[in-house]
Amino acid sequence: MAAVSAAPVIRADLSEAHPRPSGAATEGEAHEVETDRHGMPIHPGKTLGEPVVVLKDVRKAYLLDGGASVDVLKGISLSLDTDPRDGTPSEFYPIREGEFVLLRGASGQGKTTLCNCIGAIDSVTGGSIELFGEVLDAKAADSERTLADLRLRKIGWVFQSFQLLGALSAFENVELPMSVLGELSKQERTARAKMLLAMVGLEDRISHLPSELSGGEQQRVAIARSLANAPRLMLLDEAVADLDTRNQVAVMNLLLRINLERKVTMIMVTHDPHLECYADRILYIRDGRIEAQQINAKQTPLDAEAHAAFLAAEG
Ligand SMILES: Nc1ncnc2c1ncn2[C@@H]1O[C@H](COP(=O)(O)OP(=O)(O)OP(=O)(O)O)[C@@H](O)[C@H]1O
Repeated sequence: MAAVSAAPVIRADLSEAHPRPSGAATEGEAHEVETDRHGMPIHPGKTLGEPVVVLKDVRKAYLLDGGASVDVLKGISLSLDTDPRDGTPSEFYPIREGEFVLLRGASGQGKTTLCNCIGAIDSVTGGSIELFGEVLDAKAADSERTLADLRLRKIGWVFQSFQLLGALSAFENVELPMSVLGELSKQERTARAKMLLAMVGLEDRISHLPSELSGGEQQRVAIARSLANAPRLMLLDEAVADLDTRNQVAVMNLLLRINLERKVTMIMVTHDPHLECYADRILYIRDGRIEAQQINAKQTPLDAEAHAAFLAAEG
């Protein structure tokens, strides 16, 4: 039975808004929100699963040459914990299975650092991250084997610069994570790599080297590779920033399809306010903290031609 909470949640349907809102969401009117058995708001447009990413007071400081340290993440929480001072529930709740979350904010605010910590390619210096029930905290740096296994099995990464291996074909790039994991036969790996490349529309490019592919095609190979070991979470750091508008839209529409059809949870870092329509929730990061969040009632793909025309008109 769904409960009702008085937690203020900013709701918006970004599907009709063009231009999309940029910058932090304005504070919406606090209103009654139906919550699930965990106490999290029921998403208006989508059934979401269990919490899979829980952040508790996540902190990251870098030590600089000379001994000074710089605080980059200053206590980021996405959890169901209540405020110890007054017992109010956290406004920023965990990321749930199947949710598509955008991390937005200006340059240098800590988005990539947060993404890297969630993806276990960087370690936190305070607080904890719970990923599919596995706790990563400052001590987790000791268990490199556990982290490597987590990264290989559960997480698919897509970076701005594609990061394909230049000497390997598209097919070999996609097959590689499966070979490293070592659970499929050669025949199974071949079939899966071909299936994934067909899924991203590159069945006729499987023997091409990255240098023989366009930027959009390379990013689609990178997406196919990220799905090789059937991850439950995709982390996308400015994954479409280097693409032209049509390829941006094509890749975003592909990601949306993967999110909806395969229920892969997605966390994407972007500067681009026009991509907010793809997300279930947008978290605005400022100075190492979550400043605000916005819920998008309906994930909506852009139309490449219309979006290109809109951007051209906007100048
Ligand atoms: N290895 C490091 N050593 C020291 N400082 C770092 C390191 N990595 C990141 N920083 C600093 O942390 C801050 C946040 O960087 P981060 O890349 O997370 O920001 P961002 O919000 O992703 O920015 P952008 O949108 O420009 O990529 C920056 O001031 C950056 O200089």
